[in-house]
Amino acid sequence: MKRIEHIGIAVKDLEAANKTYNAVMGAEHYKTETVESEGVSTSFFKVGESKIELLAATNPDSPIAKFIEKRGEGIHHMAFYVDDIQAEIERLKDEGFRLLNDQPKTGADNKLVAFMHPKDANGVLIELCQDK
Ligand SMILES: CC[C@H](C(=O)O)C(=O)SCCNC(=O)CCNC(=O)[C@H](O)C(C)(C)COP(=O)(O)OP(=O)(O)OC[C@H]1O[C@@H](n2cnc3c(N)ncnc32)[C@H](O)[C@@H]1OP(=O)(O)O
Ligand SMILES: [Co+2]
Repeated sequence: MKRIEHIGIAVKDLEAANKTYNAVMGAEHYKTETVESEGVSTSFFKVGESKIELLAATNPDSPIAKFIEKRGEGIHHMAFYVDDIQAEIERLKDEGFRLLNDQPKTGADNKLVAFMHPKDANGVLIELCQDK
């Protein structure tokens, strides 16, 4: 794991949360992007070499909708930048962790992503990210 790529925050209303985080960060988000395959609309704020990723559900079956229904708004995942996502997937599987996808899939912000089950990491959903 090279660095924290982003912290994902689940929100009910992306526009309202953008206003909140514009004020919190003292800077505007630099992009919004919908990733329909993940059922999310996202917006990104730069903070040093990392980012804040706000995520809202685009449909009731979205993982974000389920998360908010069960746990309310809040920190949803920690994303780490890796140089070789496939090698990291294999390394983590060899360590006995459950990967939620065996191959990288398309993420936001021009990334390939993969996720590890939160129950295997003390209740934290871990995301791996690599530039496309
Ligand atoms: C566009 C990509 C973007 C990017 O950065 O590029 C993203 O970050 S997309 C983010 C949204 N996509 C995902 O989260 C994909 C991976 N997530 C999943 O596959 C599911 O959400 C999963 C498996 C984590 C949970 O799904 P499940 O259907 O099992 O839901 P449950 O509510 O039954 O959860 C089981 C168990 O896990 C706890 N849980 C669920 N989500 C989280 C979480 N984010 N952090 C910590 N814990 C989580 C949930 O509370 C249940 O535990 P329990 O003790 O039974 O309550
Ligand atoms: Co993410």
